[in-house]
Amino acid sequence: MIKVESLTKKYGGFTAVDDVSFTAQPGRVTGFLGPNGAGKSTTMRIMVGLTPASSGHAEIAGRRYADLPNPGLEVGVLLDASAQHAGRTGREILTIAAQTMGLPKGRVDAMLERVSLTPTEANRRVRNYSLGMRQRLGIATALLGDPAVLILDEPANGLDPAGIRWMRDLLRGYADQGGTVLLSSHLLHEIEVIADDLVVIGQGRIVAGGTKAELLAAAGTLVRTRDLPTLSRALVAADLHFVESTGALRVEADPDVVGEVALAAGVALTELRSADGAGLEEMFLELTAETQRDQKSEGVAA
Ligand SMILES: Nc1ncnc2c1ncn2[C@@H]1O[C@H](COP(=O)(O)OP(=O)(O)OP(=O)(O)O)[C@@H](O)[C@H]1O
Repeated sequence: MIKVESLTKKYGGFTAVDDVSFTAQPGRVTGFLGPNGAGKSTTMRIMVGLTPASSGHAEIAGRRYADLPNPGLEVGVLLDASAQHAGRTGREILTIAAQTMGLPKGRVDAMLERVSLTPTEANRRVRNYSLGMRQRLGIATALLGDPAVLILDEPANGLDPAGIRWMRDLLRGYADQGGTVLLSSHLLHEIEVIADDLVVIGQGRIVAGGTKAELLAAAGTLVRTRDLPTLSRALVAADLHFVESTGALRVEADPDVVGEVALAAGVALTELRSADGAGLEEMFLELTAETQRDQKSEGVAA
């Protein structure tokens, strides 16, 4: 389990992480989601003792990272796959990590196999690795000590579609066996398919959190009609919030409530359904809108 409590990080007058609190539970994949520069990497770096917090703290399995006697056996970390020593081979990097953790040599071969790096690739210098191969090596390093907790910063970066599927299956299996997985991404779709729980961060602050199912439900209802003005007026009169998106409205209410408002207003609907994944994306963009570099215009009423 990972517990983050009131974590704040200031760089001079700039607050990169602002009073962030959340937990990542065993047996679940927790997606840490936010646009570029939201504070995901900084939060993760603080968790594993690479950056000191200005205030607040993070615990892994009940202890601060710095207090873990052999951290690699408790928590596997992948923060920057390109930060490995470029002049060493993948096998050398794993062997040194295994020695540091006091693990048998056989563990290195097992992990190379686990991440599908061939013996030829394992003997190649890391400077000649593709980004995807570096990610695989980074995941092998994280898994080496068979830790109960994984902290992975954008682990799907550089992986091809088959690689993404492979990683998703690996992390799912890991969580299903009781592991705690925290992984970050700025891409909702990447996280949406694998995460059980979501923590959404924007401008250093947590803007939403909960199970994926809860957040999907909160994404509301998608409704379409040929008479948008009348429906919009009826929704405003019913005090329901909505956003217009590509000729439809996404309403912050259940489909049955929206259907009743439309019926009372005498509006014929052409579509009425839970907003699901597309709604979650809209919600993610809205929640983090202030930190998006490319904001799109939205017709928010009420
Ligand atoms: N050492 C530092 N000094 C000053 N500002 C920093 C430092 N490290 C990070 N920041 C700032 O803190 C903010 C959060 O950065 P962070 O790398 O945590 O974002 P992120 O959510 O991981 O983004 P991305 O998805 O782009 O990786 C950014 O505005 C960044 O410029």
